[in-house]
Amino acid sequence: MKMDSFNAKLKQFAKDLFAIDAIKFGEYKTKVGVMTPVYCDLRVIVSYPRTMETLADLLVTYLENISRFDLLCGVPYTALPIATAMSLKTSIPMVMRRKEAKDYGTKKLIEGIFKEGQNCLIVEDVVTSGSSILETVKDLNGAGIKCTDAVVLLNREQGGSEFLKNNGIQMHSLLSMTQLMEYLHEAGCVDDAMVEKVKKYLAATQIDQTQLTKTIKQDRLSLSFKSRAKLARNPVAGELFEIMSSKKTTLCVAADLTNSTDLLNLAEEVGPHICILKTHIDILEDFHLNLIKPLIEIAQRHNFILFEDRKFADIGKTVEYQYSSGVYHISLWASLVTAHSLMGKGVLDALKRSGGLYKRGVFLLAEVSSAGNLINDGYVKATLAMAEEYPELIAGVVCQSPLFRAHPGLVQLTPGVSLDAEKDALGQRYASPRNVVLERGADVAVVGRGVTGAKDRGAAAQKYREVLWEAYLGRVEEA
Ligand SMILES: O=c1ccn([C@@H]2O[C@H](COP(=O)(O)O)[C@@H](O)[C@H]2O)c(=O)[nH]1
Repeated sequence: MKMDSFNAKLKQFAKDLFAIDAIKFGEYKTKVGVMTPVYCDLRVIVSYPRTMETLADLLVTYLENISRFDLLCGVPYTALPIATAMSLKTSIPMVMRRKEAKDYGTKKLIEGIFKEGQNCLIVEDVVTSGSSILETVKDLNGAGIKCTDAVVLLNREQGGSEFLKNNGIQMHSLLSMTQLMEYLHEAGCVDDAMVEKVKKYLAATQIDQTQLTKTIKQDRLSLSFKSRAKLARNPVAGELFEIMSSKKTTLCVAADLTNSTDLLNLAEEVGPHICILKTHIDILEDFHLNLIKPLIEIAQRHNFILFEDRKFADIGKTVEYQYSSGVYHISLWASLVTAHSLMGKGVLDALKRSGGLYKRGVFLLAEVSSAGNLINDGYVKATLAMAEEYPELIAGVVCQSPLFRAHPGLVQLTPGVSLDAEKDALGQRYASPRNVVLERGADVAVVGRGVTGAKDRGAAAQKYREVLWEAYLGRVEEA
């Protein structure tokens, strides 16, 4: 397409956007609560297939002189259909980034077929700060896909392009806000006063690059465990980060054994390679409190934390008894325990007020690894909200996807990890160590039978520790 006809098509497209109400003028509240005189809502474009087609044509033509890409990826959700339209026009395959990994069976953050090292062009509708593009880039990078460029329909000229450049992404925009205003003014859609108002607004609302960089840097997935140790509000989480960093391990072995001697032997064998030994103390057939002293001694000698996976789920008063009394006296020896959010905050209040170890923490279960579980998005959200209400008590969250990236002081613990198996006969489902760290956001990975079922349990733990640590090194900016 010649330059003149391209520009004419672009001008007509600007008018079309105005006509379909994708560009509105008035007083609108932005995502961050600031008022704006111009609002762009490209979501409506799916209802206008001709306009969508023109957009795809324009973007593809615009990109002709820019390097070739192996893949396209639209920033969810508005840019997904735009990327699809471009993919149909160019035959460049698409990948899709899930905002949250939902269905466990195919629980990936990046859907579609790709190879590590392929180069992906990011597609976005409107850019203000550029942070949504960076979130998508982060997940694509986590899956081994390279990203260097992003194409966007509209650059709002509020600093997003510079911010992306500073983070290694070259942004190509079809329209800038100034250009859009010029075209709409020329077409009689807006008057001089509005052009002036938008100009002033843009000048006054440039994003704070330092602040934004700080926010992005708070993403726990790119921070080292060493630096996160200082951000933990729960003391056991802080200690855990220190252990992970100094021992170079993110492995938690699930010691699901039924015999006390076997449990102590396992602790000794895997001790040098783990940060946590997780127990289900009630499955021991020969439990006696005498077991606890040697167990604590091994934990101290090898520098790992004892974690009883009790999954408390009762009224507060009963939980209080279950935690501190009974046969097991969990609160006296387990620095960490798990709890369900199902029964409400009473469980956490009980764990908080019960006597026991001075330093202790709780992991709330937000998602689980088993097939057919009944947890839904609302439950997950409410669980995270509950975790936020108890910052000193909550050490982390048990989940299967990176639910809380903006809370670097919390630990994500992810069970269902195996180098070999995909599932067991009773509904357990597994993902690889690399996948749980790079795609699902695990800080600590729980491995049970992958270690306990091995002939040489120490060697198996060492193997898991190494692959997990290598994956962690691939995701942090400074280890
Ligand atoms: O969602 C969850 C929560 C906890 N677990 C526990 O982790 C281990 C997994 O053992 P494997 O032998 O590796 O399957 C086990 O103790 C579970 O109670 C989980 O699997 N899923």
